[in-house]
Amino acid sequence: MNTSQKKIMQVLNGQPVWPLPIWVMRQAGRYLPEYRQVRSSVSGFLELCYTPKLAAEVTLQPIRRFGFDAAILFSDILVIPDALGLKVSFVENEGPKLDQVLSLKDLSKLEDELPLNRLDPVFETLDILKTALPSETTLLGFCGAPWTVASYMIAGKGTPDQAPARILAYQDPEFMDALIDRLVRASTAYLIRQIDAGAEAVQIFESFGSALPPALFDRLSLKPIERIVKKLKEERPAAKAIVFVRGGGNNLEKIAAAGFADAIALDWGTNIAVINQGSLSSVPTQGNLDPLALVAGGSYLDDGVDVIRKAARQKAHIFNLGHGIVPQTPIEHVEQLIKKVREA
Ligand SMILES: Cc1c2[nH]c(c1CCC(=O)O)Cc1[nH]c(c(CCC(=O)O)c1C)Cc1[nH]c(c(CCC(=O)O)c1C)Cc1[nH]c(c(C)c1CCC(=O)O)C2
Repeated sequence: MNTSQKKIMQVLNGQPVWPLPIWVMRQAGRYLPEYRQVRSSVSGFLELCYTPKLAAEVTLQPIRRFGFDAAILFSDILVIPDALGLKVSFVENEGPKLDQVLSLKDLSKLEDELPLNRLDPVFETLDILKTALPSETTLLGFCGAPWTVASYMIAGKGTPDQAPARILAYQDPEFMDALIDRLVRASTAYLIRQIDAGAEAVQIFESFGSALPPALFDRLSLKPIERIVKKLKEERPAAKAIVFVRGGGNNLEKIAAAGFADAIALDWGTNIAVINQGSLSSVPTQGNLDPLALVAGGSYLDDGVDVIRKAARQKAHIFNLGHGIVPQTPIEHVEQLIKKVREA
């Protein structure tokens, strides 16, 4: 497929596009009645991720309804621990629950190499999407960054400040580095396979990037993400990688300067002006409307969009939220958002 008509691929190749192309993080999900309907037809969330027909259907729902410029594979960052042999479940209204991994001994019970065939349904979903999507829509794959996934594996759930994983990073660096290394290798193999199955670009979600002091950030977040992206691009030179570090703050400049990312995604707490400063000015960017401005709607929403449009006027930039869309978001506000972003 000739990707030149795909606006998001143009931006990822460094070319400014106006009006800004748009997709939103977590665009398939509970704010959509058609998603809730499919979700209620399966018993568990992972069953939805592992049923290619249904996973492809919910990936397509926001494309049909809103015509976003990218579709993101419907899956979850926790399918990697699941495939490595860790028990993962999703408890209604509580989020993910995992068996914990707390020492090298626990690690020896998990697979060393990711058994890719356990994720065949994910690759089959991409295979369906590759032909089902409109030709102008970019197909995105994704994975969680090793530190974020490791935080879940250590705490057994999401935590506000990743204290269990941070404490272990100090107390047992050998274990922590081994866990991160295993996740780097698994994530790399997983993303390569996603590209082979039809994904054109991937996003790496470092949702817990804010909790790390600088030395730990370099060791546990930046370097591992760099290893994944470098290897991915070595193996699949056409693949593009978007790096999202929530709470990236001061570290965004460092990630941009390291030069491996094709785009850097900003959370909503980041001043959008930074996209035109320092190393960030020469790398494509993505973001960063507050997901709650989208809940509020009205002039808050329009004003928030204007600030980003103004800053990104000359820039290779993809419009997105600063984090995932939340379930209480009214559909009409998403329609208002797209209309506003796509004004001439
Ligand atoms: C941290 C994280 C997770 N999962 C993900 C992240 C990184 C992005 C972020 O920071 O938000 C990534 C993710 N999760 C999901 C997608 C699908 C694609 C998309 O539309 O973006 C993506 C890209 C579906 C999902 N993943 C989940 C749902 C909701 C579960 C349901 O429908 O029952 C969806 C649509 C479950 C999930 N999965 C996770 C949590 C914390 C939860 C529960 C909280 C919640 O419900 O939002 C872990």
